[in-house]
Amino acid sequence: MGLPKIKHVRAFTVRGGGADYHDQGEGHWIDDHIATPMARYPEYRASRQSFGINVLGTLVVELEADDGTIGFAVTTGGEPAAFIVERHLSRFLVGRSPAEYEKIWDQMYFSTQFYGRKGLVVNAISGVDLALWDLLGKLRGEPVYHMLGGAVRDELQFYATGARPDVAKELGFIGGKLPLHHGPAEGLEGLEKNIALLADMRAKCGDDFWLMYDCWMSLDIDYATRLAHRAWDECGLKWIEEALSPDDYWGYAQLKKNAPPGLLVTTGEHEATRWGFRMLMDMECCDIIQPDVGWCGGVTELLKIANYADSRGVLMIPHGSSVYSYHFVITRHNSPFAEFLMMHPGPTEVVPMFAPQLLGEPVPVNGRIRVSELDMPGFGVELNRDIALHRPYPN
Ligand SMILES: C[C@H](O)[C@H](O)CC(=O)C(=O)O
Ligand SMILES: [Mg+2]
Repeated sequence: MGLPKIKHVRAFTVRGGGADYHDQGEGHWIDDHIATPMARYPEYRASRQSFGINVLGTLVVELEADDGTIGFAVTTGGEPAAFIVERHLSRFLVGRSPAEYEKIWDQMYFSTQFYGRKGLVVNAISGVDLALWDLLGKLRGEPVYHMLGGAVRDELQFYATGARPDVAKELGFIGGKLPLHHGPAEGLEGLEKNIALLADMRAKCGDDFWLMYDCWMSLDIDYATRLAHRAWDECGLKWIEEALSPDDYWGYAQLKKNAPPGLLVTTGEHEATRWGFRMLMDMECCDIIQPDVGWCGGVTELLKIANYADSRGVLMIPHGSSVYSYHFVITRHNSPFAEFLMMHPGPTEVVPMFAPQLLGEPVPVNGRIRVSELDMPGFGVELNRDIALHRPYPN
């Protein structure tokens, strides 16, 4: 049963939002004095762009089959990831069928293991893997979620990440995840400000709306424990996210023990592969894992991560990643809801998460997306060719 073979592999970079959602203009909530591990240096405290959070930009991977069908995907990784795709990974793709995704993944991962394993290299592998699934779906005329076993429910339900959970509530989301603004370097005063903001949102949103804090790797155990207890006792926080460095599995295991019963500890958006997530789960680091399908190894790897989580009774709520996670979440009972990153600068409106890079990207209405909106071949989106695509390493 011969599917067309991959003939061309192209890797582009793009600036200005999209998959590199931190690459936004001035005044955006996502760069407004957010707590980070770099906040210990006062000069890098006010803005994440000041230390280079948007230095990479978006990577676009495009795979063209010999019948002219094109599959593509976007993720973070920019120019260095484009180099890896065109100069290293393309050898495992040209002349192969996209149906061989399992073997291709294995070859991409183990051929780069001597300089890869996590981070940028796995972002590049993820981008290729997502483009393979998109191409396969387009060649077979099937949405990715069909190829993953089909939907287990009729719609996706979302919580919103952004600075305005009160607006998210009005827009129909089931919860709002706020960025934490102050870390340990800003002392007790910063801690009080963190609690005050959460208390204000609790007053605005009422008791039943989920409120979460995203700490973006910025805390130590002592601070995270204090924040968790106060935020739970005083404001009914639902979860504390990515409180510590992703390398500190021991710290997460301790934090999970220290956290008040009922408050969920979540992490994993900067973790990668089945082996990284196995560490998080075997060491009982968290209640919810949050892999980003564009960073953790793609759909092929997320299947392994999700199955392991399911067998251990751990929830998997993927980080952001737009259509790439929607097609996965809809097929999984242990992913009962999904994240929607509010990319409007306010954020006071729902706009497509990866705008302006994808055409046809669905957005939640009343906090939901119907499964019928995913009923298009592949991931159901097209690349916006009106944006400035740059191909730095043509083969
Ligand atoms: C809001 C967070 O600091 C970050 O920009 C996004 C994130 O970690 C998440 O969506 O989760
Ligand atoms: Mg997060």
